[in-house]
Amino acid sequence: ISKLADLISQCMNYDPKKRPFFRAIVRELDEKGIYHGNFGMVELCLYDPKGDQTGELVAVKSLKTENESSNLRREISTIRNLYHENIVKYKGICNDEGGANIKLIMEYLPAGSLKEYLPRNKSNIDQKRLLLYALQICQGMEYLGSQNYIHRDLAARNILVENESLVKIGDFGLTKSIKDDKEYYKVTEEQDSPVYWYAPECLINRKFYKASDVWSFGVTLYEIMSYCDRENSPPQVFLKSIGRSHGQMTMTRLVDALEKGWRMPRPDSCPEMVRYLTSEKQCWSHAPENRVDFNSLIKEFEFFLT
Ligand SMILES: C=Cc1cc(F)c(CN2CC[C@](CC#N)(n3cc(C(N)=O)c(NC(=O)OC)n3)[C@H](F)C2)cc1O
Repeated sequence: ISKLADLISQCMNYDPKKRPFFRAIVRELDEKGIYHGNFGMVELCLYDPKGDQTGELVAVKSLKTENESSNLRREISTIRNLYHENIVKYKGICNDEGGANIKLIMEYLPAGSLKEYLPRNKSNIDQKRLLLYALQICQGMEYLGSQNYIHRDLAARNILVENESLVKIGDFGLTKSIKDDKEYYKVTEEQDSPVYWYAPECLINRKFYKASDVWSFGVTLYEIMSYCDRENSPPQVFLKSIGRSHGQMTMTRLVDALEKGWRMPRPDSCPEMVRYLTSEKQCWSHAPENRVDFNSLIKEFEFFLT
């Protein structure tokens, strides 16, 4: 009630001449920035330049600390040049008076990410629909790769739902450009990395290839086929299968398991085609050069869906 009262009083005292961009923080959208070191946030805001409440709701990414502004500026320069049906739309930037603390404004998709949407709507989403989402993610990723970007954080939590027939890649917080004909990105910053979605070369050599995104897509496909069941999330499945750490670093144990050929067990109801795609022969091949690419994955899903 107090938040609503505050919001109403903000709206009543709002002067569009002074602040064309009205940040009525309806709520924070993020998972407390789990994978991005808690230095940033994504808020649901009202963009209302006329000041008559006819504005639109937008998602605004901002930083809590100044020293990460180069990451956000890189993300802005990436997303503003991406135009694809399966990639969240860039709407603009804004900043506080004085130009500090730049913010990224994106379209708002109220259905949220697959991580929230799938468990809530499991009863009316069949496997064919899940494979349509998988196809669309591959189409977005194939486009991203064609623009010489590596995503580095492909996971169900970063796939937004526009409607029951359309999903979009929604966040580019770790995306890096590999222009100048480089074939991989060398991880330098020590950020909280989503290790359970990382390929062996990322964990061992801190090298990220386009094929590393294919590995992460395999983990995302596993999440989708399990309807993002929290009890069987990649971290949970790993800890159940490999056991909780006895002092040894989780990452070391994960690498050892992957090197010995362990892969996440597919959900029981998983169709044979998905079982094959998420195998050592395809998305989860140990060697990046042996992995299937997004173009081939698109053809596989299109064939299955016709
Ligand atoms: C600055 C660092 C940083 C901070 C963060 F919180 C995150 C994590 N964040 C990513 C954006 C997010 C998930 C996605 N994709 N999302 C976008 C929308 C939208 N455009 O509508 C939306 N909608 C929604 O939840 O509707 C109910 N969620 C969700 F906020 C998590 C990543 C970061 O790099």
